Amino acid sequence: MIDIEKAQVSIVSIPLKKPFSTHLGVVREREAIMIELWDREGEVGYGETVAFSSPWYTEETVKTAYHIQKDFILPMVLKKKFAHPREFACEFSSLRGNPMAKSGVETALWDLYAKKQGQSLSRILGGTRNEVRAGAVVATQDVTEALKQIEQFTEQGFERMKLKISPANDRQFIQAIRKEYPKTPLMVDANSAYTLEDIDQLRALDEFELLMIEQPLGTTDIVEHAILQKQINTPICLDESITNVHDAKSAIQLGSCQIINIKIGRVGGLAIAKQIHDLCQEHQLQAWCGGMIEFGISKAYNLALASLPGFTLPGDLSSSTHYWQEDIITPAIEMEQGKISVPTVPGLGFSINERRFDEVCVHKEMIK
Ligand SMILES: O=C(O)CCC(=O)C1=CC=C[C@@H](O)[C@@H]1C(=O)O
Ligand SMILES: [Mg+2]
Repeated sequence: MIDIEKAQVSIVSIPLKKPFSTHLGVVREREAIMIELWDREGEVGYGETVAFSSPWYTEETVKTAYHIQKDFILPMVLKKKFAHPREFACEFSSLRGNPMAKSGVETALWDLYAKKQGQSLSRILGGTRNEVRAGAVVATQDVTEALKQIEQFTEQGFERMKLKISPANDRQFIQAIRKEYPKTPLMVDANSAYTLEDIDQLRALDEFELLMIEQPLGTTDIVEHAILQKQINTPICLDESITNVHDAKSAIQLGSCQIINIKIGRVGGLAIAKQIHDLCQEHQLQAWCGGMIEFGISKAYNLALASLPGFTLPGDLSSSTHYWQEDIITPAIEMEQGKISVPTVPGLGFSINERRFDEVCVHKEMIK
């Protein structure tokens, strides 16, 4: 039984080594909320809340998530005993939305549960891989900078490159990359930059035989993506549109996509992420684990999730130093020729590096 005695909510902030640019804006500094849950035996579970500082990706922010966690989720978690972390989702079904706020706390319960079971999180989830394949994100619209990054990522062994596109920067940009890297597996992420009026422009990208086009249309859309998928050959991958199991079922039912980018924070936690993985397997969709420009605790959950058999494509997985001079976890996550080992020790397999945490923590509060 998991019986939480106290919780700490902290905000950490670290500058990126390089700006992360999409048509939606540029991320230069990453803030995130860390969750630490202690049970009555003094065991700790770690969670990371991946909402950004402003609502550019989804409607959640660090501030909204902090409020929901402090004022609603954690007071309830401190009162309830959990036989299994899977109970969290139904316990909080009446708390509408706020998937990232929920996920930051729910994942910490999974770490705690796995530690108490003496099993790795990957094993508890049913993981079958002891290493996962990493894909890099080329987060710039500048061709020269993009080619520089792809050269570096290729040397590091990343298995696929994800380009950020928009109607103002797509065909010529991809052509320039394809010219220098004719064989490298490429995918593109549009972050909802297009509309159905752009069908011809999107169909023109079929020539590049991309692995997929991620989220070309509206952030909440399922129906128009189904219309688009019937008119282009490039497989559509949904990201922002899939915020829960119902969205995934609707997208599968309508044929809105062939691939789903599963992000634990975006869908409301590890239990729901696993359910969406199972749905993809059942209906022969491909799945991969998306990233959130996150710190090591969230990256560690991505490793456990990506070890499941239905994750058939390289995820936005990378080492601890991919975005940061120094991460906040120990040990650091390392990548070897595009592969990352999945921890086999009990729990998440990583802890907070207290020295580094104190350097980058801008606010913390104990909740009892
Ligand atoms: O974490 C990574 O390595 C990549 C993250 C990434 O590509 C994204 C994170 C958040 C919003 C977007 O810009 C983009 C995505 O849509 O997948
Ligand atoms: Mg995306």
